[in-house]
Amino acid sequence: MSNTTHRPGVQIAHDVDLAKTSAPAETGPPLIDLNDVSVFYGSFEAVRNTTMPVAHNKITAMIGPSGCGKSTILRCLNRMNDLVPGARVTGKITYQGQDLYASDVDAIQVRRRIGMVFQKPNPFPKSIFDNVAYGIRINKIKGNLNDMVEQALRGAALWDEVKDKLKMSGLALSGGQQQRLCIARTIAVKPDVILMDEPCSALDPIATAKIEDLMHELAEQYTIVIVTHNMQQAARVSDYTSFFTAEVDDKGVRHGRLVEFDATNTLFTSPSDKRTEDYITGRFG
Ligand SMILES: Nc1ncnc2c1ncn2[C@@H]1O[C@H](COP(=O)(O)OP(=O)(O)OP(=O)(O)O)[C@@H](O)[C@H]1O
Repeated sequence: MSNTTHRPGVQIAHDVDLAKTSAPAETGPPLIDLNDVSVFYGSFEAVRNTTMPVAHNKITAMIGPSGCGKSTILRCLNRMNDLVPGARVTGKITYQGQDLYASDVDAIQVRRRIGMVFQKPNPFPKSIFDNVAYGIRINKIKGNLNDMVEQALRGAALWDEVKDKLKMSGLALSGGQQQRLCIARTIAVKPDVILMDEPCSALDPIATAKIEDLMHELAEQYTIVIVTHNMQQAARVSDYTSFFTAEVDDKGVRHGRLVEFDATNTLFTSPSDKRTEDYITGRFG
């Protein structure tokens, strides 16, 4: 069987026995583990044979040129692709050792444990307070609502800026504040994992720096997976990085493919694969 293996320090390798691979010793078992994952939209295989771990309380970045399937893989991690008609996932994704796609797993519960922050800040047209309280209310999480909202806003480094205007619309905030509001809304329901799909691409450099600082703080409590177009950002914030590319098959169809997964420092300073090196040195992509 042709497969690819992407444990730290291991470049893409075809025809490798997956059973011989293991998670990095320093991080223990991965919180999320992707094993030979392919994703289809209808008959189109968008991403092929992705095998990589997501380490607990670390930041894992996914980088690569446009269309190589980073967002597609990210959306598999909390079953967001279930909402896309025709989308299909093969291979295995485990979360805390359990098959995320087993028939008895409730996708809504998965999305509560594995939250998502999108590229464009998308607060609800509600007050700042109600944006953060939303998930607490619909999930009927017990506790003092005011305290939980404050805690989430503090966790998202937004409390000091909004504590006197909690009734103001979330849409009246700046773009960077809106993104931190969305992060507060995500952490209000106390997930284990935060998925971030290019969370800074709509933000200016100052707002971006605030989100990057915040990510470091959040990583003390949460496992984070971030898709970013910005290689410097991946190098600054992440502990592990996976590099994807798009390969054209003999019928001329482009498929996303994981090329290399490693500790971020290693991937950026001594990549194992020429394609990674070409990308990070700006020779292509
Ligand atoms: N809902 C969808 N239906 C059909 N094809 C899709 C869908 N979403 C993505 N694709 C296709 O899957 C492939 C991977 O797309 P994806 O958005 O995951 O790539 P990406 O690496 O995140 O790209 P970008 O960096 O531009 O956001 C592309 O060919 C894209 O056109």
